[in-house]
Amino acid sequence: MAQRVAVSDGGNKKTSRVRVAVRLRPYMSIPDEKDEGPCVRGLDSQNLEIINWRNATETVKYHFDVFHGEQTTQQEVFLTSVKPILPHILNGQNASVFAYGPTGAGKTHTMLGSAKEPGVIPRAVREVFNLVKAKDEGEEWDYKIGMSYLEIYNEKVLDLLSPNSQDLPIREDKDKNILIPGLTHTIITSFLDFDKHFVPATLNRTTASTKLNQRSSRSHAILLIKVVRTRRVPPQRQQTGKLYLVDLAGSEDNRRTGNQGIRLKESGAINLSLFTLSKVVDSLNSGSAVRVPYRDSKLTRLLQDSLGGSAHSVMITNIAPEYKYYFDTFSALNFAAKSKLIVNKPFTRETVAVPVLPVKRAREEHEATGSGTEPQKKRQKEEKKDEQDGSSPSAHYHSLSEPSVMDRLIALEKLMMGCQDKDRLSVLKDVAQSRKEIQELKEKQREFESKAKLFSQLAGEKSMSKQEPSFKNNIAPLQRKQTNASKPNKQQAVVQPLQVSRLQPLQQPAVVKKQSVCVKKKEKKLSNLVESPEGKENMQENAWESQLDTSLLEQSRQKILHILNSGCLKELKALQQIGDKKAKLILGWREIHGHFTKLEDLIKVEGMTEKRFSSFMKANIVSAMGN
Ligand SMILES: Nc1ncnc2c1ncn2[C@@H]1O[C@H](COP(=O)(O)OP(=O)(O)OP(=O)(O)O)[C@@H](O)[C@H]1O
Repeated sequence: MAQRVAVSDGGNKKTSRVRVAVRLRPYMSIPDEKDEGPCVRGLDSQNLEIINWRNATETVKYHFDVFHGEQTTQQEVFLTSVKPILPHILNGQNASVFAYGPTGAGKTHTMLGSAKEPGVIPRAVREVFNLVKAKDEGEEWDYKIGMSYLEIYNEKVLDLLSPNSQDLPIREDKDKNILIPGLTHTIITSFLDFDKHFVPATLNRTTASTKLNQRSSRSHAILLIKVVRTRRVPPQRQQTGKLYLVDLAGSEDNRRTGNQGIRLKESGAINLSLFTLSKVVDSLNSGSAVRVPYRDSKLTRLLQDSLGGSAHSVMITNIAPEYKYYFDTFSALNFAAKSKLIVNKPFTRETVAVPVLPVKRAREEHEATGSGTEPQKKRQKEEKKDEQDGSSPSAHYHSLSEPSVMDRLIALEKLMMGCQDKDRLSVLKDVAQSRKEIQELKEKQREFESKAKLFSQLAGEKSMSKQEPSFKNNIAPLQRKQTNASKPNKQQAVVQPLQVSRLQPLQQPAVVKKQSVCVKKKEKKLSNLVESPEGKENMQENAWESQLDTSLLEQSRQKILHILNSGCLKELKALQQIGDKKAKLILGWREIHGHFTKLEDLIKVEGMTEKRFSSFMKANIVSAMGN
């Protein structure tokens, strides 16, 4: 029904870039925490700098469309970053404002604000009413304003205007308009009318306390304001403009939030959708030939019109100045810097004469009651229950020099190398290269050391009883053997790596050959069993693995784990059954969650089912043993 018309913007086919603003919230010192001062500060209305994690005497500088410093008022944010795009929605175009950033950095403050300091949402809605009012009567258009309000919680689309709603589907019509059948759409006639619906609906939003924010938004909230204008005289042309106001859930590092139980699950969903958002940004930046993965998360599917689509978009990246947010701030700034490159192509949506706009749409068809439905009350109940086994109260603090943080920064830096910002690229290239080399040397050293351990374990085992039971998990044999080889004198520790590196090529092929036969013999049985229910599958996997030499198996597992944790894209792709896409997903997972602590963590990577994991393990263990 709706058609794109290229002419209704006065023939203006100009593209519109996503404007990126960064807002720094005021420093908040917490009584029991070390007060180290800010790690980031503004330079002027467009530039800011953050301490360089590689060298604390240096800073890294960023340039954005707008920088809002700590003293910036809610009104200034609105006037500079939001107000200019609002007139477009009266002309049948889309506009969107979304707040992005780490948890606790001020997204909700920016979007919602408080009664004393109202944020973008109340100000924008008021302005839309003002704009409609100010329109010339003689213009012969009638305007109607409507609202919908939803949240994406754990990848479910829930109607905040109808709190008992269930997961709603997202559809796209033939003209690529995103639709949510069943979502409440309410006509509003004034700002007061809006407030009447909006305030109670906001209380339906899922929030909870985390270590970083007393009242943390656990969902992405999207307010849609729709302006439909209809020509009074026939033919009754109708144009629809949509304004999306989005308060994203915070990007989180669970090592700092202390999330567990349901908080951790929520966090997984939040990080997944934000990760997809960053993939969408990457794809848009890399050119039109690439498939933009909008469909990989509900958030990006809904924001399809707002990013690289037809909207005038503003992204307000909220950041916090405290040191404990350093990694999140650094990530958020890099994400924002990438988003700056996106170019939207605004167009007007126009339909032919639909005289009556329904006040409230019909609820979703009955068949949509399928999997994953979850009414609000049940959700809250579930939350309460899980919160009981939730987070410990102690505050986590990670210094910048801590290895895990360093590893993640290095990983992030590597990812940044893939983005198209040439300035950053050239600055980082040399540093990244030398860091990579050092890292590789360290890894090699670690590899030698673990080989040495294994060798001494092997030697120790020969003298042990053959009655030793086969191991039950990948940690057990090492622990067991560690006690055996736990008191080598220092001389041995130095000599062993050399011995292992010489002896292995001679020993391994013979053992591997024997084991390949074992694997082959078992293969048919195994492939049947991979299909079997979970428990059985695990049992059978152990059965398969227990046919192999435990130390060699462990060695192979460590090798694979090592590649998963420190392999570059090429090295990951060299693994069996890992293609380009999966390798990138693994890199992405590492960037968000840090290291894989065990191989089984691989199942948490998008698209890696237990079955795939099992077959991945078989292929790679056999391959690693053959090397
Ligand atoms: N510009 C600001 N001025 C004053 N206080 C602020 C500002 N920005 C944020 N705050 C305060 O900081 C705290 C955290 O902010 P807020 O809840 O908006 O963070 P958030 O990014 O939405 O977090 P989450 O993702 O966890 O929901 C709140 O108490 C808020 O009032």
